[in-house]
Amino acid sequence: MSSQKAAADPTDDDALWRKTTRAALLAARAAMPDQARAQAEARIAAHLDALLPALLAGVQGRVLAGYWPIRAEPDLRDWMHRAAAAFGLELALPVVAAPDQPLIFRPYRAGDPMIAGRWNIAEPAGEAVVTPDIILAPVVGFDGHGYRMGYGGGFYDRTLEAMSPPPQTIGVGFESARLETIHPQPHDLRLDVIVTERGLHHSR
Ligand SMILES: Nc1nc2c(c(=O)[nH]1)N(C=O)[C@@H](CNc1ccc(C(=O)N[C@@H](CCC(=O)O)C(=O)O)cc1)CN2
Ligand SMILES: Nc1ncnc2c1ncn2[C@@H]1O[C@H](COP(=O)(O)OP(=O)(O)OP(=O)(O)O)[C@@H](O)[C@H]1O
Repeated sequence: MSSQKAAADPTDDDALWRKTTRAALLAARAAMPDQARAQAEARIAAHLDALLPALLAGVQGRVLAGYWPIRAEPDLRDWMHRAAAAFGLELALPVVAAPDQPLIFRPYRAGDPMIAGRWNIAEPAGEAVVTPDIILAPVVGFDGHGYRMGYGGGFYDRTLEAMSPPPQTIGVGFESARLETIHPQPHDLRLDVIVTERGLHHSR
């Protein structure tokens, strides 16, 4: 039977586990009540404010890549603009240039004209490209070792692998995204720190 064969193959097992786990995490996140969400977002923003000064001391430039939230990701857009003003940062947003390729990042300021990109994610309409010094990566799932699970496109892994010097990486998510392990694959990279409403989780 093909189902027995699949169960005996650890690669298929892992892929199935990722698929079902991802779906469960996304459903839990979408079901989060508005008030709990708003409170958690405010806490995440406060933790990021506390984290940024130390991070900025360790990077050359001042470009922070955020993200335009989709599928009930924490909405940190207001925080991004406040942080840009407070810390003198340039903002950027990720853009899927092509499938199976690294993300590119476009400069972004409040009020910039946006267009709908791949998967209908809003992205800056301009053509300019920047290299971020710090990248906020939204997580679908994460574990205590700093591994991130995303939507399954492998975009952030591919992007980080291609960047030299490596940027500082901050995973962002709700505590409900925490897993014992994401069962990392060989290409999975660890983020420097993951921030949830409960605080900072440094990779170890
Ligand atoms: N807010 C936000 N923006 C982001 C990301 C992100 O995680 N969050 N990305 C981080 O990478 C990139 C977009 N990555 C994405 C990757 C897959 C899907 C997606 O919907 N995939 C389909 C399956 C597609 C397939 O298998 O070919 C799906 O899940 O139904 C969406 C976004 C760039 N922008
Ligand atoms: N650095 C890489 N080089 C080549 N392929 C990669 C790389 N990183 C990931 N991939 C491929 O991308 C696919 C999805 O990877 P994975 O499930 O880890 O995505 P993800 O981190 O959840 O997604 P995303 O970062 O887009 O949110 C895998 O099939 C993997 O082989």
